[in-house]
Amino acid sequence: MTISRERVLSELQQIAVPGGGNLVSADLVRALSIENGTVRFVIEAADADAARAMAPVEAEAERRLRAIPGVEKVQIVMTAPAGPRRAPPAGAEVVARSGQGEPPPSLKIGRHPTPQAGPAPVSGVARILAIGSGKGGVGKSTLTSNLAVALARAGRRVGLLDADIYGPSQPRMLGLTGQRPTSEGDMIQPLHAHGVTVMSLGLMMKEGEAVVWRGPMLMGALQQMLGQVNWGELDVLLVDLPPGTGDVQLTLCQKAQVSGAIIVSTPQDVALIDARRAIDMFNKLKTPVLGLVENMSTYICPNCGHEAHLFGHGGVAAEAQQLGLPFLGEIPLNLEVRLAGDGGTPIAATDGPVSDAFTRLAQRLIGGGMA
Ligand SMILES: Nc1ncnc2c1ncn2[C@@H]1O[C@H](COP(=O)(O)OP(=O)(O)OP(=O)(O)O)[C@@H](O)[C@H]1O
Repeated sequence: MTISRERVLSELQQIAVPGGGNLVSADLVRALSIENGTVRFVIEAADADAARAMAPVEAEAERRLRAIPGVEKVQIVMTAPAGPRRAPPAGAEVVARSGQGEPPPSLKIGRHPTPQAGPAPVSGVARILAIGSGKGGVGKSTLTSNLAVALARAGRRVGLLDADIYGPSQPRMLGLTGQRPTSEGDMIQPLHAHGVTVMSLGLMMKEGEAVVWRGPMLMGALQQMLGQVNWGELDVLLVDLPPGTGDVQLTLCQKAQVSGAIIVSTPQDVALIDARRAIDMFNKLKTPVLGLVENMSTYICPNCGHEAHLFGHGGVAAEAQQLGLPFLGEIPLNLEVRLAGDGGTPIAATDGPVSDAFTRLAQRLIGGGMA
């Protein structure tokens, strides 16, 4: 079902904001995107206090948007740009509101970034692989969790850092919703699921809840996730990046020794155009692009076995060839992939043809010395 932008805006126009007017007339809505039943946008508040005062507005927006037919998910991110005179104490800027009324763990997530000369290794971690996409919704998080599980099943010691801070979905996909990491001294103890060591900013907040942050705090949080988490000894750490080419990608590649990036795309032209942008960015950041993966490649009808190419097929392989990059593999479009992800057990943890596709991808990376 198509959700119109006008309908979304008309709902947001009904919501009064402190200081007068509504969300739209007060020009507080940024980066509105509507994709596959997911409505996302940023509320740009004047500062952290104003953002906190907006909590009821955010709740009302979520309630109204969820009531629109076809809307499955609403993601609202509240930003409070840095003001020169309003800098709060370090660690206070990211407001991670925990669920069920418990206080959030006192991990001081969201401190200012610490000055650092260049990319540093992460203690105990042999390789870092960034999983990126040019566009949201192409299945980057799905691929990351399944690849992590497939690598773990192949005997590798695997970590997964969910850096998709605008929509951290790994806790749900890995069945960790509601669990909290703990702290030991200065260090954060990550969680474990399906043989994978996991840390996500999403573990610090209630699912679907917005965080208040600003650029530097976000970078500080990412640095902490890399340097202050007890990852243990890992053969490979997969980093699930937000879609696009922003601060998180920049920070990761500048602060950590990233071995390489894997780009996920669907075969559609529009996704491929965005994938090219992501590749350009990694090239500029001097992070080697290890290859491309095609997700939602073929659709095999579960009833009759007929194979259909809903989004085209082979576009990513052709693109890889044109760019002189390895084509690492293709993952079929399969309802079980989504159901498994929503249920907290990635399909790669089970046995079957789709799981085999992830196993092949894992073997390819292991064989190439990439994981
Ligand atoms: N191969 C697949 N077959 C069926 N459904 C899929 C497949 N890959 C992903 N999906 C579903 O598509 C939706 C988007 O996937 P996912 O959240 O992994 O994308 P993403 O690129 O990480 O998006 P975002 O960056 O916006 O978080 C999810 O509902 C997921 O379950």
